[in-house]
Amino acid sequence: MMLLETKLLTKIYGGLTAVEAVDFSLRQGLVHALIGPNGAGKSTFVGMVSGRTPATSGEVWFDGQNISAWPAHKRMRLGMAYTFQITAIYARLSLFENIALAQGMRDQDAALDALGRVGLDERLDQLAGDLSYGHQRLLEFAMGVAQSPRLLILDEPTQGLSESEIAGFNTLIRSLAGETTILLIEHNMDVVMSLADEVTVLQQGRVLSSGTPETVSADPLVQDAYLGRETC
Ligand SMILES: Nc1ncnc2c1ncn2[C@@H]1O[C@H](COP(=O)(O)OP(=O)(O)OP(=O)(O)O)[C@@H](O)[C@H]1O
Repeated sequence: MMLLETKLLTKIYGGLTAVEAVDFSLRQGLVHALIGPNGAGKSTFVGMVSGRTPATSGEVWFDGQNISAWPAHKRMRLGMAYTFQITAIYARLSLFENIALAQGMRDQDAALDALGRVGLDERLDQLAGDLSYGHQRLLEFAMGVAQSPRLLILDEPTQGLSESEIAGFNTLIRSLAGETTILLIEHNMDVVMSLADEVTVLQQGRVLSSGTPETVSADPLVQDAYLGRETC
C-alpha cells in the first residue's frame, strides 16, 4: 500500500520554481531517501508533505486520503512526524519533559521506550541543553519516534554527527525498519546506500532519477551529476 503520494506537487517562490511537478510515492514500511544538491528543493518538498509549506499546486495523498488542504497539525494527528534540520528541543526542560511534550503527554511508556532506543534513558532528568550536540540530535530523533508516527520525516539527521554517532543512527533506523515508514533527506551517501530501500534524486526541483539505491547509482544521469563525490 502507498502510504504517501504526491501528484504534480509544485512550489513557486516569486519567480523561482523550487519544486516542479513532482510525482512521488512511498510504500508503507520502506525507508525512502531524498537526495540532491543544495537548493534542489528537498526541504521545500518535505515542507509541502508535512504541511509547513503551502504548495502552489499539486496534491498530497496520505493513506488514500487527499490531504492537500490540511494544515500541519492535522497531518501530525494523522501520523506524520517531522524532525527539523535545526535542533528543535527545549534546552531548559529535561529529556523526559521534551519527549513528553513531543508526544502530547500521551504515553509514558512510549516516552521511556523512545529514550531507551537512543540510549538516553539513563539521563531522563538531565536538562536537554546540557547534552552534547550529537546527543541532542538523538533526543530529537527520539522525540519523533515517541510519537509512534506512521511516517517519520527526517531532515538531514546525520548532519554534524561524528562517525560513531552516524553508525549508531544507522542502527536506530534499522531497528525501526518495517515498523515505521521513513522519508529521509540525507547528504551522506554511505548512509543513503546502506539504509534506503528507495532513493529519489531531485535536481533543480525536478525528479532526476528514482528507484533502488543500485538502480539510481547506476543511472547515467545521476552518474553525470554526482559520481565521484562523497556527498551530494
Ligand atoms: N522561503 C523561501 N523563499 C524564497 N525562496 C526559497 C524559500 N525557501 C527555499 N527557497 C529556494 O527554493 C530552492 C529550493 O530550496 P530548498 O531549501 O528546498 O532546497 P534543498 O534541496 O533542501 O537544499 P539544502 O540541501 O541546501 O537544504 C532554493 O533555490 C531556495 O533558495
